[in-house]
Amino acid sequence: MSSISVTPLSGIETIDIALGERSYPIRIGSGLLRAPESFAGVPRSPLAVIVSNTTVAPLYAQSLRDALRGRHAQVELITLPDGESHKDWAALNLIFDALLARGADRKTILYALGGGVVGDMTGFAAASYMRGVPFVQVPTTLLAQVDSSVGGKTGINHPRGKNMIGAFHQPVCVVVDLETLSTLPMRELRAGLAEVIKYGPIADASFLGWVEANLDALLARDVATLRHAVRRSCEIKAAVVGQDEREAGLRAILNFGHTFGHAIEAGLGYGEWLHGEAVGCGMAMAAETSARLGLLPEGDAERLIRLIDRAGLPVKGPDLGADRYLELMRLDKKAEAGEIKFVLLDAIGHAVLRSVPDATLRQVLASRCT
Ligand SMILES: NC(=O)c1ccc[n+]([C@@H]2O[C@H](COP(=O)([O-])OP(=O)(O)OC[C@H]3O[C@@H](n4cnc5c(N)ncnc54)[C@H](O)[C@@H]3O)[C@@H](O)[C@H]2O)c1
Ligand SMILES: O=C(O)C(=O)C[C@@H](O)[C@H](O)[C@H](O)COP(=O)(O)O
Ligand SMILES: [Zn+2]
Repeated sequence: MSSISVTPLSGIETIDIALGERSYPIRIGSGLLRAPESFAGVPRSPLAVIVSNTTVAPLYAQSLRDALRGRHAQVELITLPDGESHKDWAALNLIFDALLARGADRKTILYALGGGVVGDMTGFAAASYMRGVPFVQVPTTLLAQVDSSVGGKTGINHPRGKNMIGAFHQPVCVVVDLETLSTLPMRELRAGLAEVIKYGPIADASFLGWVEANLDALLARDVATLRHAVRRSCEIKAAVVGQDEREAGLRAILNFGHTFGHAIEAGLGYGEWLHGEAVGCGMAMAAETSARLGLLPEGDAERLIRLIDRAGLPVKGPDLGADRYLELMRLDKKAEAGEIKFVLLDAIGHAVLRSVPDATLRQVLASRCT
């Protein structure tokens, strides 16, 4: 069971994710990337390697490097190609090649500087390089700050399915610098809001109300409002992961909207729709499924779909054809013996895992695909 403490510490708020010997702090604040004290407790290995990409490295790698100088004698940088289409073996191999070329050993610490793609790939590289080295998450997108940097799911995509190859590997620390959100493109900010919206319907009805009331401030990047969204999202995710680190049961609720969403991402070829866009649409599909099965009042499904739409996220999916959707969804990691399990809602604030008749899925896809 996870215990969460939120400790204001000279402008830094800390959420502790309780996982026994794998416990770690999530530090949230402005300017943290430039502040050496943000990384307190991270082992002082001689070599540290920052893994970033061609977009984020020019913006933030030098500041992070400067902050880390007193902690590590040598700080190297690996710059990956940018984009979901590069969350693959080829880019992962670039990390391994660079680590070997720079003499990285078992004590070397990796720092993932970027969005969820860099975070998932760096985490997977850390899980597997020399059978495991420590890593730190320094998320720079809203999506990564509220979701992907926390919880230790790491991996890469396969052309047939999303995140199909990976490992659970927890970071030693997560450092969220809210200032990085000032350079994030608007489309990416909206994509991040999809995962923020997700937490209300699955776990906290009052947070859904808060997001509805504060959506305009979030879209306007009001820092205090973003800070609350990040903090509450991380609290909810930390509590869930603290109870079920490896998704034996409860953790699956974090997958709300993802069975449909991952099918959209894989079906279109990674990158055409952003992960957050696909999840937004997937949540609309899951909400409609919940209503069609009589689990959720129609008005509640409509309420959620309205919010997703207001956030500028798609609520209608691409027309891949129902057969293709079903084929892609059967590869979902929650499926058992080919039977797909969906995260649905039986109330706003409460999620359940259910199989759904194909006929209902076909109705939902017919109604929600353009
Ligand atoms: N491990 C998990 O628990 C988990 C959870 C959610 C999502 N994910 C994964 O995360 C990925 C999506 O992450 P994402 O939405 O962060 O996408 P992303 O990593 O592709 O980043 C989005 C874009 O923003 C750019 N960028 C990042 N930070 C920036 C900044 N501060 N200023 C300007 N540009 C910046 C990136 O270079 C990229 O072009 C998907 O692969 C998804 O599967 C994983
Ligand atoms: O942390 C989790 O657990 C999640 O499901 C969070 C999701 O937002 C995230 O997209 C995750 O990577 C999906 O996991 P997967 O196991 O379905 O690939
Ligand atoms: Zn997600």
